[in-house]
Amino acid sequence: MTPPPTASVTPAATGPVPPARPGTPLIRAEKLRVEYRGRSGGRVRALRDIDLEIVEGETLGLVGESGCGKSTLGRALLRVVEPVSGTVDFLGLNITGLSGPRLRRTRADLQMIFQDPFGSLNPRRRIADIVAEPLLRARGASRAEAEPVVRELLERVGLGADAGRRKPHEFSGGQRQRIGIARALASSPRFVVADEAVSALDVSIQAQVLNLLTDMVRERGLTMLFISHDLGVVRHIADRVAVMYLGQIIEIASRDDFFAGPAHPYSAALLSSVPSLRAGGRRERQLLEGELPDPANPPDGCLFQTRCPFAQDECRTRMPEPREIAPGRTVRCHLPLVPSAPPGNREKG
Ligand SMILES: Nc1ncnc2c1ncn2[C@@H]1O[C@H](COP(=O)(O)OP(=O)(O)OP(=O)(O)O)[C@@H](O)[C@H]1O
Repeated sequence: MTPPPTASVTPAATGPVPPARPGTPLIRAEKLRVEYRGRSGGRVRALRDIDLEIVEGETLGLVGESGCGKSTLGRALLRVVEPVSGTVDFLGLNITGLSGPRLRRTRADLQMIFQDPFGSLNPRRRIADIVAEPLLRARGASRAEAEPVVRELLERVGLGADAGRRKPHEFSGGQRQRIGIARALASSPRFVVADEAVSALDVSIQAQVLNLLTDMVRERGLTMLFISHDLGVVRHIADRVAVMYLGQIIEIASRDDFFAGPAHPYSAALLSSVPSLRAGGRRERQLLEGELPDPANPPDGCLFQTRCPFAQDECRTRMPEPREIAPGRTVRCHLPLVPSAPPGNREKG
C-alpha cells in the first residue's frame, strides 16, 4: 500500500506528536460543559459535564435526536466551541487552555468534515487552494510542499489531480464531499470529526462517499467521531456507539452489544424506530412518547423520565449516574434494559 501523502511539516509547538499506538486514549473529555443563551433568555446546557474517551484508531458513532448536543460535542473536542468548564486532552495534553500558534498547530491534528460541502467550500477559490489550506495554515507547509500532497489526495478521493484547477461549483454534491474529505485529511490529522458527513447526499452517493471515508480512515489509522442521525450508517461504520440525550451521553457500548440490545430505554426507542435495526427479542416498535423537553428547562431526576415508559418514582427525583454494566458498556439509567454482567464475566473482560 502506498503510504499516505504527508508534507514535510514543522512539528507542532506542543512538541512532536507521538507515533500512533492503537488502543491508547487519543482524546479525552472530562466534565466538559458548554452552554448557550436560549431563545427564552435561559441557559441551554448543550453539554452537561461530558466524560468521554476515544481511543486511537477507533471510530465512535455519536447518535441522538436533533438538538441533543452532538455537533456541540464534536466542535468542543476540536476547540471550535469553547467550554464553560471541563477539559479536553489530546494525547495527554490539555488543549483547553491553548491559544495562538500552539492552538493553531494542534488543530492540524484535529480536523472536521462538515455536512454541507456547499457551505464549507469557498466558491471563489480553486480546489487546490481549498484543500491545501489546513496544510499551509496549521502545519506551516510551503505552497511547494503542499502541491504534491494535494494532487495525491485529489487522486485518492477519485477526482483526479487536475481537479485542483477548478472551482467548487463545477462539482456535484458527492464530489464536493470528496473535496471536503481531502481537505480534512490534508494536514495528516490524528482525529477527525465527521458531522453528518453524508446526510445531505443521495442514498446511492452516500454509500460511495462513506466507503471512501472508511477506507481512508483505516489506511491512515485515524480516529474518528462520526456524528449521524442515521443508525444504519452508524452500524456500518462505527466500532463503538455513544447515544446523547439533552446534553448527556446516556449510553456507550461496542457496536455489536449496542445493536444486539441497547441498555437505555431511549436507545431502544431510537433503534426501534428503524425497522431494519430492531434488536432481537424486541420486535415491536417502541414509540418515543411526548416532546423533547425544552433544553433550557429540563425535568428533575433522569432527563429522559418524562418520555420513558419504564419510569419509576426514583427516576423522577434522582438523576442516574453513569454505570458500567459490563466491560466497556456504560449506561445512565436506574433501570437498564440489559442486566449487569455478573462479576465473574466482568473480570474476564
Ligand atoms: N450557536 C448556538 N446558540 C444558541 N443555541 C445553540 C447554538 N448551537 C446549538 N444550540 C443549542 O444547543 C443544543 C444542542 O445543539 P447541537 O446543534 O449541538 O445539537 P445536535 O444534536 O447536533 O442537533 P442537529 O442534529 O440538529 O445538528 C440545542 O438546543 C441547540 O438549539
